[in-house]
Amino acid sequence: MGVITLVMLGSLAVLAVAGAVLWGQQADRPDPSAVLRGPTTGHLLGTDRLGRDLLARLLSATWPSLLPAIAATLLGAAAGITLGALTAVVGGRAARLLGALINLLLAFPALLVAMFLAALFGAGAGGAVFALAVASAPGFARITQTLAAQVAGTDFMAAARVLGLRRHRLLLRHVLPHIAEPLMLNTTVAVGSALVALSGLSFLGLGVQPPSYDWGLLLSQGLDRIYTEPLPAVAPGIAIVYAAVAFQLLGEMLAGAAVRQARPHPGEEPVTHPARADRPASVGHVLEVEDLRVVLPTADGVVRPVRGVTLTLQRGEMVGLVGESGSGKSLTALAIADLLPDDARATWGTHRFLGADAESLTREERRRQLATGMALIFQNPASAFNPSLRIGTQMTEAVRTHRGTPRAEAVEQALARLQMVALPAGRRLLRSRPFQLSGGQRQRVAIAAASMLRPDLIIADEPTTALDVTVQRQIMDLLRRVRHDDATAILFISHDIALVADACDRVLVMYGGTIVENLPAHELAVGARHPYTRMLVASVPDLAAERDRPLRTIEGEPPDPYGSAPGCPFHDRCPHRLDRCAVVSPVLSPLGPGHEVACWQPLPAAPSRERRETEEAQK
Ligand SMILES: Nc1ncnc2c1ncn2[C@@H]1O[C@H](COP(=O)(O)OP(=O)(O)OP(=O)(O)O)[C@@H](O)[C@H]1O
Repeated sequence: MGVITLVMLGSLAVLAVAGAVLWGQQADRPDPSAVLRGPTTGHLLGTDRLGRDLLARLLSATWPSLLPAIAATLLGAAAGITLGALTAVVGGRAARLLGALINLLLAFPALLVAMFLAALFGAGAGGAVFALAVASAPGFARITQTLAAQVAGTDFMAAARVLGLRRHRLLLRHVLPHIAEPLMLNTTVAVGSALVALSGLSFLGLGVQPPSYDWGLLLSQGLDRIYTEPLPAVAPGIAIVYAAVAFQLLGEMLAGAAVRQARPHPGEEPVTHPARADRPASVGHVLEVEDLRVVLPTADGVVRPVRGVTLTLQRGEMVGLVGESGSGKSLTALAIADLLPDDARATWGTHRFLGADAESLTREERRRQLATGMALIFQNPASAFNPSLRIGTQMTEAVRTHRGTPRAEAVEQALARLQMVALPAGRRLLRSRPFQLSGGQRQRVAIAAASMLRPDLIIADEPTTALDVTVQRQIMDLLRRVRHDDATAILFISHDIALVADACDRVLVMYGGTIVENLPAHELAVGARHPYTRMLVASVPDLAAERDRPLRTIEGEPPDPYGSAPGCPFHDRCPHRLDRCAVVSPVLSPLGPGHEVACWQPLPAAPSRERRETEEAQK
């Protein structure tokens, strides 16, 4: 498609530049001896009523046909985009007025408005261009308004407003760059439509006036004798369609290029796993993941944020997933829930959910399995709810869709679940919308909603991070309760090591896209054997820490997710590294009951506090 588009646009550009130079004189030369001729070898498209060669006129009319179309589109786009984008940066009442103005202008068909204005401005090329620009501006304004509305409510716009940025800076720096791509595509496609509209105006006698001419006027003149000589009318028609299609294809090509830019390069595909799917499913396991890898293409290269994660979750088990920011926790969770960004690619050695190999299921089976068997709770419950729907509708939607539960019964179930998460004023709450609740209430509703289908697995991605400690405790109690009542497995992602150690059965420690340690939660404080886990635990401050001492940190930087250095991902920060740590990556290997570590030289178990205290007392 790219080649065809470039050939079409290239031919138009050559004709636009060279057409008038090469054929202009011939096009304007009258020949009284050859008036209204049909196609002959000397005049391939025939002649007009002054004996001028129609092919020469058609070719030299390329520039006068394309230039006004491009000018009208750019003028209309500039006016419309400015009008639409302003709605995102002006105050509430002004934005409503602008919105109403756009709606009002849109109520009239663009072509009718263009005809009316062209008549008003006076027939001629200039009048037609302005008429079309004004008529097309509301369309651009509407698209821009819709796109800008998505940006207007974002946190970065709120932050920019708080910084006191002036409106034109908000518009130029924050709104327009964000929506530029779809607007550019839309403008490109609009050139084709403008060409057709301008040709229509010329055809109706409202556009270009003789002795000037464009394709629309040639079409109009050819139409007088279409029944005797079709070619003089058909040829300008074909030229108009050809140019309109070329611009349409250019728009499609740009859109395609934007999507392709985000795809991984062929040589960067993740590894395949030959031995996959042959292992039998383990009894009692809700989730089995082996060697999960995720790659994400970006403009700067391919990111490998998840590099071989292996984990299992048993029924009713609560497993914590901890690690520094950027270690790949969220992307692991999103891959498990089939929610990775479109351009991301995940490969699995084993991927079993509820005993079924994910690859063996059809898309519909997998969708159903995830919808009924898995639920997610996010850090920001505000973004997990649709702000325009009532809480009741959102809580009952899944059971009504997947279990066919009648509405009244679904409402009763929702009330019971709200009761369970300590929100007793249920009926009133079901009628409210998400923005009417506090953050803590929303998160409790999110847990109630997640547990409505009694899922087998809940993935909770930092569900307590945005909440104060009292609400945190309530949320943790609720998760424990859901897990206990419904035997739901919970993958609990958090930065709060103390909370994870307290609430979970097991902890998975993630570093540089891999699990480096898997240990019972009660061993986290003193039984961790991987140097990274040990340093992570040591960096957690507690009330007993001496306040005049600096807090412990882990020196160095996490590994570059773009890089592909061999060896253990932690080796360059590890105080206990060996030579081979920089060369060969250790795999997760059993160390004791329920304890695995990926380290060539695991640290000896640290003495427990009681033992330390006894030893110190003995000394
Ligand atoms: N859409 C994306 N495009 C490119 N890189 C991404 C994208 N999403 C995440 N990453 C990168 O992947 C890595 C892992 O991200 P992820 O969100 O999984 O980390 P995390 O451990 O959950 O961090 P945090 O604790 O801060 O939420 C990071 O280096 C991040 O920059």
